Amino acid sequence: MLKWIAVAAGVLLLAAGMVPLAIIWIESRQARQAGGMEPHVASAQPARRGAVVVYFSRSGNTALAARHIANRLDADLHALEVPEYALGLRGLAHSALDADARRNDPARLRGIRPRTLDLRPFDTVWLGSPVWFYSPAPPIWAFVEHNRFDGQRVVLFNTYNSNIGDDQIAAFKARVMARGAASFEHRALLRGRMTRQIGPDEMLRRIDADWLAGDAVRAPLTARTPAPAAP
Ligand SMILES: Cc1cc2nc3c(=O)[nH]c(=O)nc-3n(C[C@H](O)[C@H](O)[C@H](O)COP(=O)(O)O)c2cc1C
Repeated sequence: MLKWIAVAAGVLLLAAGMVPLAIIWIESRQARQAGGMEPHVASAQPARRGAVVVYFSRSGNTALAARHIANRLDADLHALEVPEYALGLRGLAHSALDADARRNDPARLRGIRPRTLDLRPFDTVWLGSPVWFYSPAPPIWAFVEHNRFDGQRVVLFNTYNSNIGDDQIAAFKARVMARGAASFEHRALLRGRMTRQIGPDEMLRRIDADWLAGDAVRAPLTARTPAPAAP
């Protein structure tokens, strides 16, 4: 009997150990797939600076959404980098440990790069992030703490698998408004649980239909110069 309990415990432990490995494998595959799609194309008219898109993304899905929005709105685009949250087991552990602890304590948010941006030329600031433990991920909270949005329209956009906390979005809105914003909107893209998620093409179709319907969307990306590769 003891032998079978030990075998069952061993099987359970093995299965538990496989979960993070499976997540890493899926995340890496998604990052490769989304990363190869739709590069950001810089505006041919730099004077037209109505919108800027600032985002954090770990496994590439929010990044793809951000590039698509920037291309459709002819907007500037900035990625927030946080090396501690890079793809892989260590980054996944940091993400999971930080997700809950840090958002309520700005002093404990990890460093983001860039920390500040000159957002003054823009009417609208789009802020993108995955959802971690029901809340926008810590880097986008950190960006709000270090920047101001005086008189601007701020649009938070999230990609997520299954659940977002309304209380977290309300708290995020309160921080954005406290940093000077004139208005706040929220867009969210439900991708579905890990084993049956929508693909990138469907993501982009839904963004066009559901997120950008009220904005002045630019024509398809022709005759524009590719942005220089990030350093
Ligand atoms: C640490 C961690 C926590 C997560 N928590 C949630 C969650 O609470 N609700 C949810 O729907 N998705 C959750 N997700 C899934 C991500 O929000 C989703 O896969 C997102 O689209 C990833 O965006 P990215 O590829 O831009 O990083 C979590 C992912 C990670 C890594």
